[in-house]
Amino acid sequence: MNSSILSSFNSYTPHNYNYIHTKPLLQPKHLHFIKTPLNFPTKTSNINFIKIPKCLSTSNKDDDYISNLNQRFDFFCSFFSFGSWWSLSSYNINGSEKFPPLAKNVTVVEAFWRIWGLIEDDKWAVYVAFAALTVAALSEISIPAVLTMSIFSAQRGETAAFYRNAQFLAILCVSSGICSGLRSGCFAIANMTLVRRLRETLYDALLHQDIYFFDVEAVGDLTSRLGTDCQRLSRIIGNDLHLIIRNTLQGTGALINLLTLSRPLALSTLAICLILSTIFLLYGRYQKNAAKITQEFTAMANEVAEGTLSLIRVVRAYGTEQEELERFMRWLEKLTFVGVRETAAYGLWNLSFTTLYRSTQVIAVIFGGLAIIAGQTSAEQLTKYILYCEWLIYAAWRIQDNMSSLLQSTGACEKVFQLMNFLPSDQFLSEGFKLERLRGQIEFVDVSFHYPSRRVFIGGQILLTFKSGQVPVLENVNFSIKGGDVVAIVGPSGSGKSSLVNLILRLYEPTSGQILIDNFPLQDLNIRWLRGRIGFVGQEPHIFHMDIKSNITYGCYKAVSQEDIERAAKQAYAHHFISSLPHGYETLVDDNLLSGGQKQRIAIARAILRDPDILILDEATSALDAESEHYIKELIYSLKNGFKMRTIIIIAHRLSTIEAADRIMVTDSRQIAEVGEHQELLEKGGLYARLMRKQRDALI
Ligand SMILES: Nc1ncnc2c1ncn2[C@@H]1O[C@H](COP(=O)(O)OP(=O)(O)OP(=O)(O)O)[C@@H](O)[C@H]1O
Repeated sequence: MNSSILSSFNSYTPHNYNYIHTKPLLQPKHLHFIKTPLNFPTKTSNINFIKIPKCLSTSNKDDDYISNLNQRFDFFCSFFSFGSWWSLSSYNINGSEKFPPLAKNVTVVEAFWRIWGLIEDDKWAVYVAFAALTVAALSEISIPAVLTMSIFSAQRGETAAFYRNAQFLAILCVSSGICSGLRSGCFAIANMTLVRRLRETLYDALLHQDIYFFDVEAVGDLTSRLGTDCQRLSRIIGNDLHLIIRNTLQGTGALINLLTLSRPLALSTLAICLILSTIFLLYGRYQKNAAKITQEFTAMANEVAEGTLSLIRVVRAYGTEQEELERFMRWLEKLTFVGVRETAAYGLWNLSFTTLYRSTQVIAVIFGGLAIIAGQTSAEQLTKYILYCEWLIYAAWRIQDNMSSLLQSTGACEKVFQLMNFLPSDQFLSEGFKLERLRGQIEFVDVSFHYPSRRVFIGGQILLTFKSGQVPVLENVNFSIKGGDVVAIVGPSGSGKSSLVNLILRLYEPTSGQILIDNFPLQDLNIRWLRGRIGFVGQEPHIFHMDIKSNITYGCYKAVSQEDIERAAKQAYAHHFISSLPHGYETLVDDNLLSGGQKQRIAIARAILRDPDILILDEATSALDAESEHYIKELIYSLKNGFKMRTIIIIAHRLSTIEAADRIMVTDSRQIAEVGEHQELLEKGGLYARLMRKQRDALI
């Protein structure tokens, strides 16, 4: 690009002179990507910030110098005229990185009532705290007057008045001390209760969301809401509101005292307070916005860190530490972008406060001093005036400060409330009925399905929709499984085998069609009851961070003895390795401390222990060695022939596991392509026969 073209651009960036903003003159192919200062990819409504390709940059030094000056001037104007430098709206990301929408605005009053409802039985603590607060505030605001009276009565030699004032001063000090302690204690109790209830309510709401909610919401984001956001939210009553009330009482007391001392001086101080309040109001709004964005960025940074740390082995194996650090740094840069502006705004606020506050003292000393010289007032009154002046200004500042903190806390609560407002999944809302006995008959009637994992945003609210326009996973699937059958599902990877099982477990709902269990629609059955009768071992069995025994008994609601647990472990071929661990069944384990095969065996033991009517094994033996797999296969088929009638669904690739099944269903292209027995399907010479042939060839 030559200098004449370049000069048609309006230079902008204060930090990085490689970036300029422009009306869209360049073709997209000429642009690298969109960026703002601090490496912050963005696009505003009418201005595009673009990075000029280095090869196209001018080499003319004069142009550089002029451009440099222009940039400095623009930055100066933008900063001091509250222009675009202050804009936080440029946090919107115009790139591949996902950014959640900001939640709907919640007013302080709405937040207060919501929180008030959560305090429930512990409201007494708040009432006591407010009563103590009132007494403490009134005692404290009386202290300057009594203090001055004591000193000046001593100076005048009025002994009796001095003792009286000194006693009164002591009483005020004691009462304000006791009440302050009571106030802090009671608010701390209310705070603790509130944090607990908030976390409990939010966690409850999260746990009862549909599974597709977790397909789109990041775990790091949710844990951040449960942790820091709930903590922040609890400050609304326990910190912000109580300090606002306390300072309002003290400020009002100070103002009344000032008005009785000198009306003109009191009004001048009041005017300064109003100016301060206005400045603070603007600052508070800015701060609230910044807090909300900071919250989002922190959650996203947490999400990146959590994802990376949980996959640290992959990161290490691929040597992508630097890339991961940079990915995390990008969010930190965005946090800095907001933080720098927030700090600058705080600096400006501090500057205005100190200047205006000092000016009240200067005004008081000049006019009060002149009034003393003219004999219109006394030194005692001027001293009281200056003390109350200080109280008033500080009360005004603290009210604003607490207001800003209150706004920040309300900002933090918006996403928390939004999540709390999500209704539980329909599965938990409808009771459904329980059958006397589950025979394990499963029927799919014209079932179609696609994953509803796309998000739709309306009015800042996340709405999840079934009409996601995604590629269908299953289309008009029809089949039935008799109670007590062993059915194997095979098919190419991605052909929908696990999705079939997900639908039986009702982790997702079919888009159309119906699933019947023992001839009853699945959605009419009590889902907890049904799940209590299904044993499921998933493709990648994860285990909980607890001891092996608890992992095996997890979700088993009947009483089980140590022998039962060991029997299940023996059947799952897990007893041997468990016994070799330092604390046997009491050994604390987690996902990283066991091999894939060991985790699968624990998951199989867990499924067996609950003695299910329907047993679903989704690639449950894929990580086992040949010998273990052989035993587990024996077990599966022996479970079928036991006392109890049990339907077993096995998803497996290995021929040895599936050939003995009563029926084999072959999935392909969103359909059940073939159904039959092993020999029958081989003779048919279709997809199953091809899959088996390939597997045999691979083994040779
Ligand atoms: N939670 C999900 N959200 C969106 N799409 C999904 C989800 N889970 C699976 N899919 C998609 O659904 C399709 C079917 O996946 P499914 O896991 O059912 O196949 P599969 O036959 O079990 O594969 P494999 O043998 O590899 O386990 C795939 O295209 C997959 O990408």
